[in-house]
Amino acid sequence: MILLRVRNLRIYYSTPRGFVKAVDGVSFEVKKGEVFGIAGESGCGKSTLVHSLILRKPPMTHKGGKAIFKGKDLMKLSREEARKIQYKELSIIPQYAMNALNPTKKIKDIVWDLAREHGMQDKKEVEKLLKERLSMVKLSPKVAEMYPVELSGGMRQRATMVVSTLLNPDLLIADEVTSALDVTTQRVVIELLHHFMEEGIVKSIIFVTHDLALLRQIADRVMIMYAGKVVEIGSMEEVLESPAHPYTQLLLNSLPRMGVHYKRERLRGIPGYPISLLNPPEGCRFYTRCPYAMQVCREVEPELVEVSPGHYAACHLLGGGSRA
Ligand SMILES: Nc1ncnc2c1ncn2[C@@H]1O[C@H](COP(=O)(O)OP(=O)(O)OP(=O)(O)O)[C@@H](O)[C@H]1O
Repeated sequence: MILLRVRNLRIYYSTPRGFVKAVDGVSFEVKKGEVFGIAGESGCGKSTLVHSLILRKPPMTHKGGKAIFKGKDLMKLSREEARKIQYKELSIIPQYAMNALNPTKKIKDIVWDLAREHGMQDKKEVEKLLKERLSMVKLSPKVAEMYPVELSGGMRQRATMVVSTLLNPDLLIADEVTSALDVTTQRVVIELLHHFMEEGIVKSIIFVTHDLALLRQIADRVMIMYAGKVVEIGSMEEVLESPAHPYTQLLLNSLPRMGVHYKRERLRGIPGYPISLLNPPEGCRFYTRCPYAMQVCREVEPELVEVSPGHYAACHLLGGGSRA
């Protein structure tokens, strides 16, 4: 069953120099019960994409497309309607989660405000729920009485996860939640997210990261973005084992491998720089960095083609159609 269906979504930023085409014709689905990964280099539009689902505010502008979530188009919700479903049906753990909590309030008051805004009235019941959830993320019940600044970075991260999932949202979006953490704490966060799924607290997760190695530990399917576009989408295993798009191949080659001594062998990054999203080129957005670029890549935008069941990539090398 599909929980979220995004079709041809275009989200731009309005700037004095023109529109930054941060998300430009993106389509994908998130199924109930899955962890859907979104990966790509910094600046490819991952955060814009997920934030546009719920927290659009200027200069972010919806230029086209839809995002159907539980029968409603998220692009058409009023501010009031969006507030109602946030936390309850769709919740985001933001990129800088450690600093996302109101510093002037105790954790229990942050949680009480949120619960009350969504119609819960029994303070005792909310406090009990908070204690259960704190214990689930291995925080002491005393944390309820503390201010965010009294907690360490890792503790604050877990407290934010409690707040984001308190109302059992169907879809949880985790935006680069592990990037500021050490490897051990990253593992704890991944385990907690798994736990939230197992306990039925959340039904599906969108996990956004630039770290493919980390994504492998959690995602069922993955979507690779480049310069505001989807270049590849498929099961995590298939994309990692048989990447079809040159960008995905280079991205995987730039990951450190087990047993390789990197003082002797240089880790290969992707040569060149991403293009400007103010005036992106006509054809494939990756052609300026692609080792296989052909004339057609400059002129014609490639369409996603199915390379194996459920595995799609947008590259002229794979044949198929084109978006002229
Ligand atoms: N407020 C803004 N005004 C104009 N351009 C913006 C704004 N916010 C983001 N952008 C641009 O939109 C593009 C996509 O940014 P976004 O933050 O979504 O990428 P990302 O893949 O999430 O990267 P990161 O992981 O570094 O946040 C980038 O070119 C960025 O410079």
